[in-house]
Amino acid sequence: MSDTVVEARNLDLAFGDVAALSNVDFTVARGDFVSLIGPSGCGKTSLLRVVADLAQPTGGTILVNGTSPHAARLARAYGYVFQAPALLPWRTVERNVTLPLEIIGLPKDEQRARAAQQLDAVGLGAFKRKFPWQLSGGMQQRASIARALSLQPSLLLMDEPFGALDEITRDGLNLRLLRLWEATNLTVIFVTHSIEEAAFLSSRIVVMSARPGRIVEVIDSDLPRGRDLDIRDDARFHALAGRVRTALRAGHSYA
Ligand SMILES: Nc1ncnc2c1ncn2[C@@H]1O[C@H](COP(=O)(O)OP(=O)(O)OP(=O)(O)O)[C@@H](O)[C@H]1O
Repeated sequence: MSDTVVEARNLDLAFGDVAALSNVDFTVARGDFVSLIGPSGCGKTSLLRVVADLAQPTGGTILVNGTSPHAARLARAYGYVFQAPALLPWRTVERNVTLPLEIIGLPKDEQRARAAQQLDAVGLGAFKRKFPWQLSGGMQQRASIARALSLQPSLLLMDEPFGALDEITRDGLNLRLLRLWEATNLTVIFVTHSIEEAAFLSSRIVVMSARPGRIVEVIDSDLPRGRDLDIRDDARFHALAGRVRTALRAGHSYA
């Protein structure tokens, strides 16, 4: 597999008169944790949806794993985590996670083994027989991450997965996600509104601005791997968050 997971050139996406994306160049290397950050309506979700083959660009080119987004989708190259957990209330947590595996016709014992592995990875092993409504919001979102990972994708697309959660729960999930990423070869593209979240999680931060949606700056993180939440008190963290804030402000005044 090549080292480039996503390669977009001069990408445009228009909805009638609205330019959701304009002339976007976007590259994601294998193993990166890339956050997309920007004001509401700047096209973060649109860019994620183009990668996922859920929206078709009106201009430019994009390759995912060296193929079209459509071919990558058919090859189940990515898992997608939405802002809301979107679990089926009548299925247990385990059977929500096995759903994609049922759809591809995996044998039952393999389905259960994979679900157990992914639920353990998100710390929900003991809750597999519960129903979604018996879990907290944070636990539900962990279950939806386990479901997205059940097909063992190399790419995880996350659209503000923790945006609706309280700050303490979000901190815990951020740490868990970071550890998961560090322990695997996953490439992650993560949409967020939060400067802190982007600075804590990412190896690279893509700052976007609105109308038309475009990339203002790409910032590489120099924070060490294996970092803890305490890194947020570190001068390097403040410097990184400051760079993101400055880029967001520059993008805003441009509009
Ligand atoms: N299906 C659609 N039809 C028409 N306009 C759309 C559609 N999807 C998105 N847009 C417009 O495209 C622009 C970018 O939207 P997008 O949802 O990608 O932004 P975003 O940065 O993810 O916003 P938010 O942070 O609020 O989720 C917005 O102006 C939005 O109104």
